[in-house]
Amino acid sequence: MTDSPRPSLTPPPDAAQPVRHPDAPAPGKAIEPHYEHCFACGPAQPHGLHLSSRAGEGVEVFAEFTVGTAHQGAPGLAHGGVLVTAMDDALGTLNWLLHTTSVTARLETDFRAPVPVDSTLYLHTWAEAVVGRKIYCRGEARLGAPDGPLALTARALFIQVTLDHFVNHGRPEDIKAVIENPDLIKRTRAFEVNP
Ligand SMILES: CCCCC/C=C\C/C=C\C/C=C\C/C=C\CCCC(=O)SCCNC(=O)CCNC(=O)[C@H](O)C(C)(C)COP(=O)(O)OP(=O)(O)OC[C@H]1O[C@@H](n2cnc3c(N)ncnc32)[C@H](O)[C@@H]1OP(=O)(O)O
Repeated sequence: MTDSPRPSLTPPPDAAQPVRHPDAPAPGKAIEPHYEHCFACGPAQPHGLHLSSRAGEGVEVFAEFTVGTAHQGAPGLAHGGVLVTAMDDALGTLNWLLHTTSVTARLETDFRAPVPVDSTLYLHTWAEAVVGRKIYCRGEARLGAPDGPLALTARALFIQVTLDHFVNHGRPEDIKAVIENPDLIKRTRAFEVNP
């Protein structure tokens, strides 16, 4: 199978600055999980990360989670994929600052230090530029404190989609359960855009 080369994760020089939506959560305010069964932020996942997030002052999110025994790869250390999951979700939560719905198209992560079980990872993500449906964003994660040693850095490209993306591709029974939950559908519809 062949694959075409992917465009760069660096925004073009004439890219627009991301704009904090007027109805974005106030700086410091907690951002609710986007879906109760989300492996990263959902409260209904017993072995999930239970990532908690809050809005920053810019188009940025601060998030944290504590590495549990269910999150190991090597003995006593977090699995790299689990760390990427946390980063992916903290980047996805930027949707709440931009008031849009986008999905990860590409995510590049550098692992800079091992992350032990029981340690808390502090993530910071921010949008760097927006070009049409493309949202260029970045993130970093630090160990033990918001200014602790750097554990991860990431660059990502998210692409705006409509809610049809989820309706058309998600498992029907899960979509039905969301549609029948008035709170969740109200929250989700607030972000509907027409890219
Ligand atoms: C009513 C019920 C609703 C229920 C919903 C319930 C809850 C939902 C609520 C909120 C959810 C929101 C966010 C979730 C938050 C956190 C979760 C973390 C985020 C994730 O975990 S999310 C899962 C992983 N994610 C995917 O599952 C995506 C799979 N994928 C696709 O679905 C398509 O691939 C898509 C849509 C990405 C693009 O497809 P497409 O057909 O729309 O667009 P196209 O391919 O034309 O690309 C347009 C331009 O982007 C460039 N481009 C594309 N891909 C690129 C790449 N990889 N690298 C560099 N550039 C790329 C092209 O080069 C072109 O660029 P140009 O315009 O310049 O030519």
